[in-house]
Amino acid sequence: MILMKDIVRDDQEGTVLRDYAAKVSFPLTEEEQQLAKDLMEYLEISQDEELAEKYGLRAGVGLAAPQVNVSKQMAAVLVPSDDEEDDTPIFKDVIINPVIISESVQMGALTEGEGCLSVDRDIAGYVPRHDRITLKYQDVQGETHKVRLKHYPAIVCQHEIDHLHGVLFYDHINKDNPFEAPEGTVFFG
Ligand SMILES: CC(C)(C)[C@H](NC(=O)Nc1cc(F)cc(F)c1)C(=O)N(CC(=O)NO)CC1CCCC1
Ligand SMILES: [Zn+2]
Repeated sequence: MILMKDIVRDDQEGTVLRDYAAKVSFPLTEEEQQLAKDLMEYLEISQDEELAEKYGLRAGVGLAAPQVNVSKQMAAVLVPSDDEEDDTPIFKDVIINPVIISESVQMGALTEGEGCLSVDRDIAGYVPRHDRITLKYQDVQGETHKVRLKHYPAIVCQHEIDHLHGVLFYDHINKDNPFEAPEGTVFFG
């Protein structure tokens, strides 16, 4: 089970957090299958208030393999439902070798800015991302998926794919004016 102590932080030396992760080949090894399970299990447990409290976990919507110091192109995403009538997650999958194959010109950003499980400090500023993307990825069975995402799920997937390229959210914040955003940016959250 992944705990906070297993999540590498950006101020630690000698981690793979800033590396470009390696593509994953199929079929997955036992170890890679276990990693995929562990990444998703972290998100599930962390989104359960009682369990998150019990294990001291920050509630997460995405967790990439490099964050547990494994430089492989794999990330779990669990965007919970925002509809109390239906608790089906908006997006839930382990995305392997993800590629954004198209993206909107229009940008989107969270009004509150972003944080990261691997960053222990608050860093203010807008993180402009594409508001809509078409994402191609393989699941743990090696099946290829092509999904169109917009707004929050699109933000989460771009944040996680960044991790696979050694990029952190604050790399995108405008140094001169952190609350600068491109013309037409959609703000939400
Ligand atoms: C950094 C942290 C604040 C822990 C953030 N959590 C989060 O957004 N919580 C959350 C949101 C919900 F909508 C429902 C819910 F159950 C919990 C997060 O997991 N990430 C993922 C991360 O760090 N991945 O590496 C940061 C988000 C910033 C924008 C996208 C992901
Ligand atoms: Zn992160």
